[in-house]
Amino acid sequence: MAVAEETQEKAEIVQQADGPPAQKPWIPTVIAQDLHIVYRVYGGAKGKGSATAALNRIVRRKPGGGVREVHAVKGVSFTAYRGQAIGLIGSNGSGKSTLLRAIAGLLPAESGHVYTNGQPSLLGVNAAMMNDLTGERNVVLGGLAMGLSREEVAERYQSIVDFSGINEKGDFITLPMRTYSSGMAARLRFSIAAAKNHDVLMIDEALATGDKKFQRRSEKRVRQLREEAGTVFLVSHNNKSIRDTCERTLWLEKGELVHDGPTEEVLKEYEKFTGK
Ligand SMILES: Nc1ncnc2c1ncn2[C@@H]1O[C@H](COP(=O)(O)OP(=O)(O)OP(=O)(O)O)[C@@H](O)[C@H]1O
Repeated sequence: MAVAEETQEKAEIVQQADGPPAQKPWIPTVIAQDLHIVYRVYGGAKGKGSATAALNRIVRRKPGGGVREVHAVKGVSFTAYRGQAIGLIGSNGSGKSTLLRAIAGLLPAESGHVYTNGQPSLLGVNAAMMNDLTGERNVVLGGLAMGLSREEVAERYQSIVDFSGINEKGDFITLPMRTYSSGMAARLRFSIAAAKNHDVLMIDEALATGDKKFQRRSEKRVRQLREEAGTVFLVSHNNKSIRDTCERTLWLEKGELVHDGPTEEVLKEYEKFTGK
């Protein structure tokens, strides 16, 4: 649901106590309002989720094995503003990726709302790339898929390859993606996504997979993307990445937003919680 004008109008109204200071013309880019996301796993009840059990039910024309619900995001509300980099932290399974997928419009809300200004782009470790195609072809296809023209892709091609560092140890860009290590593939995905300015860019763990040098380069690019007036969300289990990149952090636990505030403040609480 893109309601650009509406969110822009709300800019003045949404200056709550935990929101941004009043001096800048703060423009909200993402508003989540009491958002609930529920997954439904069909045939998941009483261990009847296997393919054999499903085939058995079809052959015997018996009703399905029931539906199990996973309430992954519970009543999350926040407003993100243009120019902010926001970290998303929390234990495994706390709902971080689910929240990003919902913001990207890939999952429907059970109840509540998500309003976005512009089209959010989700860059996840599982983002689709064609494994049998070369890195080179993936750069072109990825660029076109993001809405760049052929000329723009051609113009940016070399800087994308250079940024990814894929060719630092030989001519890997002309090899199929399936021959890349997971770190190399993640670097290429990030480099393609970072070649364009996004209204809202959401990065799911991509930075953690690169080596130290690439991490520094990508953190710098995230800062630039923010300055170019976008909003960046970063999911990471690497607290240092969050500290170096984000000034605001949301902490999710069991689907609930337990803390939303300045990164240092939230991380202090989180590190107490995790014992680190
Ligand atoms: N496709 C799905 N179908 C059913 N349940 C799912 C699905 N994807 C995630 N879940 C469940 O939703 C909850 C939140 O998962 P999610 O992947 O959003 O967590 P996360 O915080 O990103 O975890 P991690 O840090 O391990 O990546 C978990 O309980 C998970 O089992």
